[in-house]
Amino acid sequence: MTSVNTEIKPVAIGDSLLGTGQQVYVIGEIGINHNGDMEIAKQLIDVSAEAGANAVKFQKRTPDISTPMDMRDKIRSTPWGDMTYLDYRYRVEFDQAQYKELISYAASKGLHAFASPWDIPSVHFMEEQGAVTHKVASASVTDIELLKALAETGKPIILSTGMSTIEQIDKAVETLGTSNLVMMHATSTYPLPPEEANLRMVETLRDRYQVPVGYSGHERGLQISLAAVALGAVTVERHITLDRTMWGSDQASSLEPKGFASLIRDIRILEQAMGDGVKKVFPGELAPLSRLRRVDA
Ligand SMILES: C=C(OP(=O)(O)O)C(=O)O
Repeated sequence: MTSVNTEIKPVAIGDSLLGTGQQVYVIGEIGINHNGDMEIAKQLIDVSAEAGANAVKFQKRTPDISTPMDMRDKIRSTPWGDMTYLDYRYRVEFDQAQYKELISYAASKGLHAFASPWDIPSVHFMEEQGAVTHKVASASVTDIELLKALAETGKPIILSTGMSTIEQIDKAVETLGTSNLVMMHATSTYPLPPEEANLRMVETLRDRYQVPVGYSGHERGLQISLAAVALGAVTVERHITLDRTMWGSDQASSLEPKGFASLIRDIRILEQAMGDGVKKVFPGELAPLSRLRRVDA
């Protein structure tokens, strides 16, 4: 018999609890869709607040460390002219003062703001910002030194699991521990075709690691994220953009403001619809019951 899993301890992120029966913690993944522009970043925070999200997220890198060697000198055409991939990575980073401004702007709108630090200095950078949590990007699952630095912060950690084998995930979880861990099922194909979504992994991860599990989506549209919530995802993260045709690698598989607002509207309905899995006769059924049932037991 299946029933709602209430044994798994919820994880607190700031003033939010992530767990079964709690509000789904919706994260607007700004990532690098701001293209290094503070005004765009603030507009994406506005979009998230207006849509009813719980948090916005950025990606924080020290490009000299986190950019793969064979990518650094490749020339890339950008809105700011042709430049090396490494220079481009620097062009889309914000500094401490800018993060401070963005995090307090998000807080003024009732949103948490945090990042996936892609290297150890970025962990310290986000710690100096007082981030409520840190996320492990799928690409970093096997970076055990980074995971150790994240565990040492004592903050709740959100571990994404795209492009990873179950053995790699086991090792990451061993390093992070399970006491303050939220995991996210993800498949890192951009955009994600439905046949690669493998949504039953939400249950698999929850059963295997006994921690709250969410979903980080890269699909087009809303259905797959909504189905993840129906399967018990306690958090949903989606890339957001002002306009899918903007320049940047993640823009095309992001949700625009209207789509993100629709997603959250539907998630809030699903939260109510999920119930507790305990059979009961609802007040609304009483009139149909007396009208339609012929034999009383
Ligand atoms: C790439 C990221 O997320 P995910 O692996 O969940 O797609 C990230 O958070 O930086």
